[in-house]
Amino acid sequence: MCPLTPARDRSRPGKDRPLTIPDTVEAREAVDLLDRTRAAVQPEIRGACETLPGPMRRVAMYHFGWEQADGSPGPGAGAGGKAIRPALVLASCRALGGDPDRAVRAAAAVELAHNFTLLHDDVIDEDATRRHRPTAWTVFGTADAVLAGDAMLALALRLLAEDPLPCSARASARLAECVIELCAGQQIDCAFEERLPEEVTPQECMGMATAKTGALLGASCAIGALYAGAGEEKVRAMDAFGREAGLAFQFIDDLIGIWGDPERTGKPAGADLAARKKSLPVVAALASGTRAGAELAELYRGPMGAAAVARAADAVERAGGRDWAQSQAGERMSRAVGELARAVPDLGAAGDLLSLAEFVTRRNR
Ligand SMILES: CC(C)=CCC/C(C)=C/CC/C(C)=C/COP(=O)(O)OP(=O)(O)O
Repeated sequence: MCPLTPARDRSRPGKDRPLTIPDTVEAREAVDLLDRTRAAVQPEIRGACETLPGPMRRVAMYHFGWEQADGSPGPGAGAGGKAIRPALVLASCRALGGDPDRAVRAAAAVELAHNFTLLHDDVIDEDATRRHRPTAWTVFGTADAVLAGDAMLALALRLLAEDPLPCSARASARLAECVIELCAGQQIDCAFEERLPEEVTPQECMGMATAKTGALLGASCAIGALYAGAGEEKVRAMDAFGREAGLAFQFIDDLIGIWGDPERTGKPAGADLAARKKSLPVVAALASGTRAGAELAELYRGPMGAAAVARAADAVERAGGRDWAQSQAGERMSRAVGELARAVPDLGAAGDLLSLAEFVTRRNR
């Protein structure tokens, strides 16, 4: 079945419906689309991971939720992430008149590349929890987690290299360029750590987020367009759509990093503040010139226990960081839709992409 064929029974709850369902028709449709995307790409991803030797295979199988640390069965499909990037590949392909079934391998490659970044990011940030479970590096050690991440990137490129479709070579080059850009974005993020919180400007932070997060969402859409046989102009417009949507995604991610419900996010409450992250709402609050912004700067200089985290969240809100991030997410998504209209003038053909855009701005995990 085409991975983007709508499910017949949209109301049925159950274990194959692991994402929170937001309260708009578009966002509900996106949840269905993400469920179907996971069903389509996971066999490719799992098959690729199972070819890895020894410890790298164990890390990959654990990270995607198919196994526990001891090799026994893991929590399963829903524990492997939302699958937003492969859904963008397939939906972009379809919006531009292509057959999404032919892009499943490319969609799996993009998701493998995304998970390479997550494995490494958790090591760099020393994060202990991801997707409701202990991070791979805390279970298997940093060396095995980093090496499994490296291998995942190689699996992504191998999947594309093995794809007989002529567009796969351009898709592979596009993915490789994107990985270089997101590594550069990550490097800028790491360099922010060495600076005083109030020295980082919202503009710099948005540039970093565009590279770190927007690049891969842009590449996902561009690769979907390549698999539809689109010309360069449309591929570029789809890339721009994904980048703007990616920045909106990061704004929401940063809001969730402060105010997200741990039950839904799978991470501790206020995790980003406890780690003194210079996220978008925080940087905006610090740059606000308000008294609350100054309070936040002071809090960030001291120990961040639970009470300090709660006060910091309150200070970000009073300084306007929360409202700013929320309105920027909306603004970026409007720009994204403008770019989409350049590639797909009849937006009626881009329903899945619009549903995903709606999901991204309304998600709570
Ligand atoms: C090279 C390197 C280490 C780069 C780091 C890049 C990086 C991790 C950027 C953050 C992107 C992000 C918001 C991920 C969560 O995605 P998601 O919410 O879609 O995750 P899911 O797959 O769990 O749903």
